[in-house]
Amino acid sequence: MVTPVLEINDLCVVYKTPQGDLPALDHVSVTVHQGEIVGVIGETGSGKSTLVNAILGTLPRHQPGIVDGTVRLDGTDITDGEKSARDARGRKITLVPQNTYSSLNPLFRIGSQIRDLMRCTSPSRKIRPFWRKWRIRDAEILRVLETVRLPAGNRVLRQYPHQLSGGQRQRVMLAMALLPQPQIIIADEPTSSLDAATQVEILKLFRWIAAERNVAVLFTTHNLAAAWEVCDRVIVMHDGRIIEAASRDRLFSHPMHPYTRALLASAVHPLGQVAEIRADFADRPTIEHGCQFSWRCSRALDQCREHRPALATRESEHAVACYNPSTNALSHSYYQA
Ligand SMILES: Nc1ncnc2c1ncn2[C@@H]1O[C@H](COP(=O)(O)OP(=O)(O)OP(=O)(O)O)[C@@H](O)[C@H]1O
Repeated sequence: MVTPVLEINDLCVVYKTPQGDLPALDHVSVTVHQGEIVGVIGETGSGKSTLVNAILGTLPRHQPGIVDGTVRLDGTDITDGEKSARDARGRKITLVPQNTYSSLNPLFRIGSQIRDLMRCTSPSRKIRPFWRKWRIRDAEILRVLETVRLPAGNRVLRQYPHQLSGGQRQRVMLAMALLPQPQIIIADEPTSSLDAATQVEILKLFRWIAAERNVAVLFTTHNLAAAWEVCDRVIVMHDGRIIEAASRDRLFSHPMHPYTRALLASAVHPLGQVAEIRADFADRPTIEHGCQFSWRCSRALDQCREHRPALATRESEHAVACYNPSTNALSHSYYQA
């Protein structure tokens, strides 16, 4: 069997808060194979950023952080000490962040920022003698800029971040993520600050790059349309747990978990509201043992309030954590294969 590029097993992350320990990730398992795009969707607070930070080794210090589980990159556990994560970060794993403005330094030209990055992370850095000044190959940079559809690369290299559009800056970030020739790119809500037309272009680019370069991508988003556009498989998170996971086509046509179904139903609601889900979090009861969604679930049984359902495979490759899942197809959906 082919080893996944990224294999997360039973990952548990805890934050200390004034109210007590908060399990931000609760036994989360995810695998991503070469050339595959796996989407992680979920509402705010579901644990997407915590998952990204746990993979990248950038969880806040002075917190319990990872208390259980493993994150394996190409078979090697990168949670067993700072060094392994540091060596992988920016080289084998790279990041396309959400906010390009805060990721690029406004005072320096794009060219000098990319060359600086190459000094640290170029895959060829190890074969160069340390005393020799790095010869940064602009040709390599220009080739990657062309790959991300920024053809006038020389001009882009001379520009400052504010002289580029949001879409162009996101292409620069993607070029910077590709230059170290990573095995996996973590794309953390990469299109949420872009207009609709540019979003579609960037999502197509992700698809093309995953296929052409055989790079794995873990793509977090709260935008269902983005997940539909770009992902091969989709994982739905709720309150730090995976509640459903399936291929994109299966998840969008036959969602089983009431939460996923309500999310997808919201896409056909005229105001884009989550039609069936209560969102009055101020009245949220404390649920110690039951399903965290039960207090706002229209299909909840007594059992749901007493025991938390485990993620179990129901159909082939379709797993759901629910005692009372739906088995019929979604009647109305924008998303058709
Ligand atoms: N440094 C921290 N200290 C304490 N609690 C935290 C910390 N960071 C996140 N949390 C809590 O952990 C949970 C998961 O947060 P996380 O930021 O991972 O969610 P998210 O799905 O990425 O949300 P968003 O889309 O808003 O970024 C939330 O309840 C959040 O309040």
